[in-house]
Amino acid sequence: MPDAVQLIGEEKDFSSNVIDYFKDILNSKPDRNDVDINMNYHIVSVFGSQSSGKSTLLNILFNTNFDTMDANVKRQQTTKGIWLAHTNELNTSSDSLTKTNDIFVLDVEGSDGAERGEDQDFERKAALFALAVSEVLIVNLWENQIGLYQGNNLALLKTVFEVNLSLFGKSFDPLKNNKVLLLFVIRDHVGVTPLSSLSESLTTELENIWATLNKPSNCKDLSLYDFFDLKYVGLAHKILQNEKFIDDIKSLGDSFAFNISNMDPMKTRGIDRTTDENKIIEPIFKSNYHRQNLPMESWSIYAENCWNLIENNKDLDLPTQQILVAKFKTQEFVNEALQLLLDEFDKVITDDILINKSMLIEKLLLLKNKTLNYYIDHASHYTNSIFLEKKTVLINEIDKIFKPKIDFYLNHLIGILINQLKTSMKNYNSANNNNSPFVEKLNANIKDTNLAFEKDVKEFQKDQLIDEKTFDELLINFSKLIKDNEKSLREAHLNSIINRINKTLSIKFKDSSINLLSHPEIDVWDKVLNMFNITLTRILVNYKVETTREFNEKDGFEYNNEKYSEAVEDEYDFHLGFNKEKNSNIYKQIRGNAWKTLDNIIHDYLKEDSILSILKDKFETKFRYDENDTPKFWKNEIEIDQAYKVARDYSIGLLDILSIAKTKDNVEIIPDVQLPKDDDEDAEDDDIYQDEFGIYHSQKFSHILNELQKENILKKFRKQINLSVLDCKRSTVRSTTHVPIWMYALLVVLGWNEFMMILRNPLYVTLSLLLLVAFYFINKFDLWGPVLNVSQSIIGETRSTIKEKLRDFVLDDGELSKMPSSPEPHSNTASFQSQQEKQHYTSSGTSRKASNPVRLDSPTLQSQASQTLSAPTTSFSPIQSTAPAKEDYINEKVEIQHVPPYSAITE
Ligand SMILES: Nc1nc2c(ncn2[C@@H]2O[C@H](COP(=O)(O)OP(=O)(O)OP(=O)(O)O)[C@@H](O)[C@H]2O)c(=O)[nH]1
Repeated sequence: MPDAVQLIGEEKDFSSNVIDYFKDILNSKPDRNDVDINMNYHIVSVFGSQSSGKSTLLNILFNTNFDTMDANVKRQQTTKGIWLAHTNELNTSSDSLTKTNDIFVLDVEGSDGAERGEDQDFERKAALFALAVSEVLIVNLWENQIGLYQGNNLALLKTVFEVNLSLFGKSFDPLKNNKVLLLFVIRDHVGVTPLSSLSESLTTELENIWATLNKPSNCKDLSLYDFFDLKYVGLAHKILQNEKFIDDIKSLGDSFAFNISNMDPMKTRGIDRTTDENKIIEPIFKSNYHRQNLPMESWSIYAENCWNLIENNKDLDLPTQQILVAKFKTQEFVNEALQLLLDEFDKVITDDILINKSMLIEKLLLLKNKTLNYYIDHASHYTNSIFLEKKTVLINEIDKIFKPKIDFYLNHLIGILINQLKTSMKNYNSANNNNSPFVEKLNANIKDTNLAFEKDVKEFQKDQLIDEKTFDELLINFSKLIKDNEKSLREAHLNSIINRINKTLSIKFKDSSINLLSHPEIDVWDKVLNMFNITLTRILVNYKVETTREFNEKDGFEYNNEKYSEAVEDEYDFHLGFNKEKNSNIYKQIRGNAWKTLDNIIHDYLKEDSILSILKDKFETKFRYDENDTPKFWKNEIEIDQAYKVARDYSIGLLDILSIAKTKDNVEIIPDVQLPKDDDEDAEDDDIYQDEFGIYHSQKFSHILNELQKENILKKFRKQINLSVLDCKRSTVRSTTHVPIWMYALLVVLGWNEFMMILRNPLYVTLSLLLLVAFYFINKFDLWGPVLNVSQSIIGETRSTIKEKLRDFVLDDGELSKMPSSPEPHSNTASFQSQQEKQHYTSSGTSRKASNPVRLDSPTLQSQASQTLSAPTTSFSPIQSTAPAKEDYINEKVEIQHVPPYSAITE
């Protein structure tokens, strides 16, 4: 039997213990979340005079544990404020306590307690509170008070009626028909006056009271029975008829238990209540008494809110209060459900499933359903609109938690799809697939990409992991992203087209224009211009739009005095899905690039040096060759001078042609589109600029050379052609200078004997013939080079061998001279000869005779020899040519060939 708890304290404060009291009750139930248990509870309040046996009745009837007064000790008030006790056992006619749904009983402080005196405030507030929360109001009366119109009974009932009207009168809805049962329990009913008589008296009293009430206008015509059901029960005297007293309470218990207990108490006792006339049981609890649609767990919050409003004399609007409680509790369940989700989320949604769509959807769905189910289980008992409202809040919160993970997957998917799109279009570029235009291929790929994305996102949306709005937003954003990529893919393809065209143009322009400019003629620039237009047209032929335009006088244009129906500017389509204007701009860009390329090629090629070399080349050709490209043969200097003048004037004329690009009609060539600026060029740059040599140039296309440059070239050119002419004249002089004939005659006369001697000697003849034949073949096959090489290497080899031998000899001999004197006779001889040599060298100086044999072991000679050896090979030395071998010196048989000095030879 649980103890009662004070709900409203003596000081009219709501007790904080109530929440815990309810928690304990709920926790004691294993199936606390069961809807039947949580919602099917009843509230019963009891009113009556002080010490009228209220607590005694409640304790017996509901098996509760309210404090009761011990009359043997002192007659005083025991219940102060409002107490609450819970029960799910009733004392019925059954042999044992009958289990019922949960019943909460409110024992209200006695209405006429001496302690509060004339203070009616609490009584009124307590009545208001009891009406706000209870289904049944037990009014405890002594039998002897009925019909006496005394005590606080009438006042109490009047108060009850008044507060009832203030609570439910304004918003009375007959369809809802919510009522309160006023259960009058007549105590100490000894039976002298029958209960029916007492009931009538009381009913009359109540109706009279109702009639005297000040009712709101909308309740004027309403009767007491629109708000209340009345029931009267008599209980025997507790002291005098205790057994009957208990039986009467048990009978009352039957009424309470009926309809709400699991068993029909009548049947339990084997009594068929329909056949037992004396025991017709009227059920106490009816569905239309149930006022609040709140689960048991939130009743304490509701009761507290109501009491606070009552206590502060504020309007008590019960539906609003119930909605407030519903809002509070449902939010609490939303939070609990979300916490439950967060606790599991990271464990279930692991990184490895983030890129696995089906797994991700499955796990997210699992978590979502679990979270929602938790909420539904707990919050569905509250006001439906609030329940649904908070359910939406919960779903939004779940979506927020899921969003980063879904976004991760979708970003991953977007990355893959964009890459696929790019790769596919890259392959188009590399495959150079001209069968379907780029734009068609791009559009088809974009359509596929959009569909693939939509398909995946739809799977999330289908399972309500993404709402409709997000679904639409995702598709719109993806479409924007694709548009950006489409733009960049088009730009990239356009750039590749432009680059390809530029490259081709550059190669073709380079070959053609250098070829033309290196052989300049009077119409060279017309040819360059023509080459430019033809090359560009050919390269762009695939992009040209075939258009037939009607000729009219206005649009037609004239060329070579003929009218053409074609428009001046061709129309191009670069197959990128661009409009006419954009295509035209691209064409202009390409044309500008082409002009720029041509401009660069021309200006790079036509530098001072290259122009000088062109002029020189042209001069040489004109000067040295005739019209048939045959070399000219000069007879005299006058011819040379004439040819020189012609060639020079011709070449100088070419300089004028090359220095400015203009047609033969003397019209300067100006690009028909704006030339793109180089990166390092300032957009504001003037056309005139100064180079590192301080020379001013014009950036205009046609301006190749300025006057200063031309002057420089001319100066150098003249210098070079003068040299060329001088060479020519010299060669003429050489070819004309020949040996006089008399010299040949003299040669025959003087050399007659020698010729004869050779002719007469067969050896000389054979030798001469051999030499002649050798000379013939060497000359015929031009073998002078190899012959010269062979001769040189032979001489070189011989020379180095001799040098080496001589060095070895000198060194060995030097060492010998350091040795002590030998007793052998030739050493004395050597010493003597050395002396002689010395004298001889000293006396003879440079005019030595070859007949005097000498040794080279003297220090002087050695030093001379070594000096000679170390001297450069080109220097003249008497020893060098006749250097004897080492052995010859040792055997003293070597003779030095004394060569006379150079002066002597020349003499
Ligand atoms: N004569 C008579 N006495 C009763 C009856 N019921 C209870 N009593 C006695 O009346 C006295 C007061 O009983 P309580 O149950 O404490 O009365 P109460 O109305 O709860 O008192 P308060 O809570 O102080 O207002 C006790 O001594 C009871 O034994 C009854 O039916 N008849």
